[in-house]
Amino acid sequence: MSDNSPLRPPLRLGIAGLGTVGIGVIKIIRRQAALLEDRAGRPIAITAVSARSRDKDRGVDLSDYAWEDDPVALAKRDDIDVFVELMGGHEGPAKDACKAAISAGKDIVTANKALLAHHGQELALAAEAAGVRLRYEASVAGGIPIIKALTEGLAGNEISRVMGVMNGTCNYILTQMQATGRGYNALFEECAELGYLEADPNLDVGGIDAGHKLAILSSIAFGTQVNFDAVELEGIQRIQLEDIEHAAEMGYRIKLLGVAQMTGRGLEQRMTPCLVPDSSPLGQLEGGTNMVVVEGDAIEQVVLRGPGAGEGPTASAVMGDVMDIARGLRIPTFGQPANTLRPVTGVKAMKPAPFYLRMVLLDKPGALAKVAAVLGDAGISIDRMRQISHDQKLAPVLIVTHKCTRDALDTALVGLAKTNVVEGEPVAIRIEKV
Ligand SMILES: NC(=O)C1=CN([C@@H]2O[C@H](COP(=O)(O)OP(=O)(O)OC[C@H]3O[C@@H](n4cnc5c(N)ncnc54)[C@H](OP(=O)(O)O)[C@@H]3O)[C@@H](O)[C@H]2O)C=CC1
Ligand SMILES: N[C@@H](CCO)C(=O)O
Repeated sequence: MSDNSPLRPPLRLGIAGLGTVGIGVIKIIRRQAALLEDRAGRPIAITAVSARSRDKDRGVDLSDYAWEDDPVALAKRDDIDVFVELMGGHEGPAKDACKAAISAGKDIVTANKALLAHHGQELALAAEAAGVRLRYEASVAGGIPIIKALTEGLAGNEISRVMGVMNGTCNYILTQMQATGRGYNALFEECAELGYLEADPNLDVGGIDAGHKLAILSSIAFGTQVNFDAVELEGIQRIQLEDIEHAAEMGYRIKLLGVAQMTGRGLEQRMTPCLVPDSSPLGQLEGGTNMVVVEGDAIEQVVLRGPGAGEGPTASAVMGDVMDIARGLRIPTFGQPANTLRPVTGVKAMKPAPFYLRMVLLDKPGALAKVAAVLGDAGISIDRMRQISHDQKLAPVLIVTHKCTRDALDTALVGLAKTNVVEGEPVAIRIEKV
């Protein structure tokens, strides 16, 4: 026990959600009790916990903590100071319990990016009006302290761009497909074992989880209200091993890449698969690792890299917030008072880029010419084109375009669908200069 423990009362936590992250937090608080107390100047204590099933064996002894079946009741308990929300979901218990915690004057720590992306503005306004803190470091990029970096260390910068790889599941699947040649389903199972997956894994592979994270970062970076609906989203479900191999042959890796930047037209936010040079720092990211790049007028560029998901890294981020509250740190939820955040219009990315296209053509005279004509009509010039050798009546074709806008590409894709020579929907991936 540290010398200064009698000086300040313990910070008492109520933890709702005893899954991957919740149990990770409990393990840190137990394993590092003395260190946490020394650093915070007061003990960190768990008073009560909640989950759906009281009987589940969670591998840790919970008998010292009071149990609540209802997370809302937990949030309102007189014997907690901080409500730690680790259940997930943007409606229902997570939202109800956070609102109850705010009404009861409790600070909140959450890892719930879906909640923040959908209700961040409403919750921040309510928390700030009630004088309580709403902290969410673990919600973006797992163990990387990106919220702290943006709200504190980089607070003196006008931010021009935030970009990065922010979903461990997608990066794990994409890099392991390339490294091992294994299929999507087996890798998906591994992500579950590693504790990376959301309760609804479509949020991961559909790009939605990473889109939530990008929307949160945009709010802090640009002083705007979280606008998740304006994020241009595309998941990794249509990417095949052959795309990864073709990209590698051309010197690229495929990443689910997020980019947010303020333009004269409004806020551009996109979370889509992109080809990035394999030698670039983003191209080199392996497994569940995340990377966030922030560009500002004074700092120029900062790159943060680290584990983006899983028990230890996520619990580490939750504890960072708990420690700040224990020390008395008070910062507006999104880095400036919520009532000063501007509503923002979302705009589509207009900056031209080259695109990788893979499509399957009916192998008949004139098929390639029709494709070239459709692209030409949309104002798209072809940089490279290759037909893969094939046995049957279908010919896989790869095209790399010169720079064009996404709008022009979308026009071309509509045109290709009408040619009667393209089988199925082409895969189109932006080639990003990073
Ligand atoms: N796993 C990760 O790597 C990361 C997760 N996050 C976020 O952290 C949060 C938790 O994720 P994770 O730990 O992986 O999720 P899990 O699915 O592992 O755990 C969720 C926990 O919440 C409990 N729970 C769910 N619904 C209710 C309810 N209605 N009432 C009471 N308890 C409930 C579950 O209870 P029971 O066990 O009884 O079913 C379980 O203990 C999510 O918001 C997620 O997005 C953020 C960053 C990384
Ligand atoms: N499901 C998320 C967890 C971390 O937010 C991921 O794979 O990145």
